Amino acid sequence: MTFSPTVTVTNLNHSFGQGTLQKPVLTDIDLVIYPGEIVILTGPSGSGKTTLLSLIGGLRSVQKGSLKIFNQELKGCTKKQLIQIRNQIGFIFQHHNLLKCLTAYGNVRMSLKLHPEISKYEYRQKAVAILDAVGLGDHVDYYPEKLSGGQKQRVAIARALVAQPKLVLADEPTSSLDSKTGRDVVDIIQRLAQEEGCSVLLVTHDARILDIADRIIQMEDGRLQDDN
Ligand SMILES: Nc1ncnc2c1ncn2[C@@H]1O[C@H](COP(=O)(O)OP(=O)(O)OP(=O)(O)O)[C@@H](O)[C@H]1O
Repeated sequence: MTFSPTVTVTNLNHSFGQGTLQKPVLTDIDLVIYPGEIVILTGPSGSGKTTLLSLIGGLRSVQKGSLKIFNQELKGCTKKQLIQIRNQIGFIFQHHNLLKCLTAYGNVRMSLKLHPEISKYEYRQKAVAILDAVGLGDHVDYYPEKLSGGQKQRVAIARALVAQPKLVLADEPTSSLDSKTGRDVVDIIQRLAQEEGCSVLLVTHDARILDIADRIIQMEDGRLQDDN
């Protein structure tokens, strides 16, 4: 059986700035990620990891090359198409970006509301199930100010995964956490990714979590190092 890739990047180039100030940030990137794969992207600060992640997430426009997510070409997409693609991706950032005025449940429900195919009558049951899976079953109705850093990051993971995305993009998800909490958080990402068969692309400097990867790729000066 063959699976079509979740992500196909071909000859992608990206630069910031204009004219003489133009600075290439990504050069000739080729990358394929298959369903169920956990890929860790690592490399020195400023090498272009976050830029690549944001392009794959449809958060920036593709300048040169090809980038396909779920078989859809992102280059030349309209804003509306990009939003539709973004809604199918689970994002986990270094800073959890929870809305303070909403409870853990309210934050997770925000993600479900982006999916018209999910009935509002299912919101509570789905949100509670995923909060339970990340160990927060007894904190469903807590506001973020009553949660620890690790608990907030787990709400962010629940929010990213509740709608069962086929792709999760995570940028330094453990960097603000102590090592035990960081470990718990990546274990949850790994377990849920395996259970849901989704692909994960995770940027990290954290050597302690490399073991969850099926593949580790290294970026240097805007290029992916070979043997990927
Ligand atoms: N919006 C922007 N405008 C101009 N230059 C940018 C912009 N965003 C990033 N850069 C530059 O692009 C290069 C790559 O940045 P990027 O954030 O992708 O690297 P990174 O590998 O994720 O770094 P870190 O590990 O520190 O997060 C850096 O030189 C950065 O200064």
